[in-house]
Amino acid sequence: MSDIIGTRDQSSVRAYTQPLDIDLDANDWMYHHEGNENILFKYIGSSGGSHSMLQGQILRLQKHNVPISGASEDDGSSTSDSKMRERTLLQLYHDRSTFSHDVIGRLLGEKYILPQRLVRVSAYLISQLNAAAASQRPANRLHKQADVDQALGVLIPDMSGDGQRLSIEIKPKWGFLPTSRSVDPVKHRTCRYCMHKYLKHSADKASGFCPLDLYSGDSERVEQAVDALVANPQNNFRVFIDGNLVDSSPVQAVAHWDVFKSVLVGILVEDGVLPRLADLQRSLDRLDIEGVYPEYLAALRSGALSGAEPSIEDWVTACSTYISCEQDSVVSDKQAVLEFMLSVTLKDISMMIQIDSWPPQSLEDPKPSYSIAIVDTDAKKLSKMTMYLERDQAIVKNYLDLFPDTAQQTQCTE
Ligand SMILES: O=P(O)(O)O[C@@H]1[C@@H](OP(=O)(O)O)[C@H](OP(=O)(O)O)[C@H](O)[C@H](OP(=O)(O)O)[C@H]1OP(=O)(O)O
Ligand SMILES: Nc1ncnc2c1ncn2[C@@H]1O[C@H](COP(=O)(O)OP(=O)(O)OP(=O)(O)O)[C@@H](O)[C@H]1O
Repeated sequence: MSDIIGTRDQSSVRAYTQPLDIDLDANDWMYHHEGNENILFKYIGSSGGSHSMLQGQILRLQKHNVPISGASEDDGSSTSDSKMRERTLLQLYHDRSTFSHDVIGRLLGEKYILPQRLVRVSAYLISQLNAAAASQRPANRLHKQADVDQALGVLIPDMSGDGQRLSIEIKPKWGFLPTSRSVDPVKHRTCRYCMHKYLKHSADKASGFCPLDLYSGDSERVEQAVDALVANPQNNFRVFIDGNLVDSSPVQAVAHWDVFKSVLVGILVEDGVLPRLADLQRSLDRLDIEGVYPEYLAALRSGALSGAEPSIEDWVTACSTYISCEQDSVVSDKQAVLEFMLSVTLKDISMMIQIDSWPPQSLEDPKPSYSIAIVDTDAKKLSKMTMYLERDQAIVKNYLDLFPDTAQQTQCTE
């Protein structure tokens, strides 16, 4: 079905079985950022007893309790129980890493996936990190905090940069219009983001960003998308200078913004990751939630899906089957659902573009070297399928209520 096949790097996966066992000091970590599921701390090494291997690393901690299936409920006092808990946790993290590298990396290109390393974290460390971060966290995220019981955290390279580095984060969202004839016709005209923004925000706050401009490969449209992101970044656009999030307009904060913008547009047009992402999103989601939901129910009825979350073997098999099948070939209900779920992950990733040195030596011919990483490559929960259908219906209904006439609706173009 696709020629998008990355290479496998087993070394990063193997690293997962050997968690680092070093004394982490909360004073060495600074609150960096967070999403809905994870909170991240940046290594600053200010306690005096710094570890060189932690330089340039981010500690990613989960904000919700790690589900431990099969483990007995224990207070951690029994050695055999805590060993079992550790084994279960290691398996869970190993599966996550395998999903990032062997599924998402294989689809998108391994070079975009960051190496990950497990590290032991104590409840005391996490409670100290939670306390130190409290005053810096956004109000809308405070209902969750790092789970003190997780025992293991993940170290990933810090893509927000340091020194003269500049880093741009873009959450590009959905890069295609559905083609399936069985979906609501408005979806053929207006892209998911351009409808969803009216459900998330009032019309006056809705962003002018259309992801299809960003994915278009056309310099003018990509520049238009960057301008719209700068004007209304929401959670789709962030700039980090020297590793710190810029909270003012990048037009003022970034030296020679206009030159920088053309460099950024050049990278977005020339690097293959955006077209790859859009192709994958589209071909993994051929039926749309409207078409795949009945297949989900059929797979549950037939027992092909049990109602439990897919195993890592299910994901790896679904990915291999997708890669080996011809475009438009008929697949099983289970395969269709798993492909859809892979597209959900790919519709929610962020790209971090790190520019090695800015401003450049020559503004006339700026060609800074850069690297791109794709972050937030976790599997999404199959248990959210019904929510996805309901959200889709809510998005379309709200949009059609606001813009009932075709002439009023945004015409998005791929
Ligand atoms: O459905 P969407 O498009 O709103 O995506 C959700 C994101 O919303 P946004 O990008 O603001 O629209 C949402 O982002 P925010 O929390 O709003 O920053 C999450 O990324 C969510 O994923 P998860 O539940 O944390 O695994 C995302 O949910 P999934 O659809 O990826 O499960
Ligand atoms: N390797 C990295 N280097 C620097 N910053 C990062 C890195 N990975 C993530 N971040 C920052 O942390 C934020 C949250 O990270 P992440 O996307 O992993 O959280 P999440 O809770 O899984 O997100 P979501 O809400 O999409 O589920 C990102 O949007 C980005 O700003």
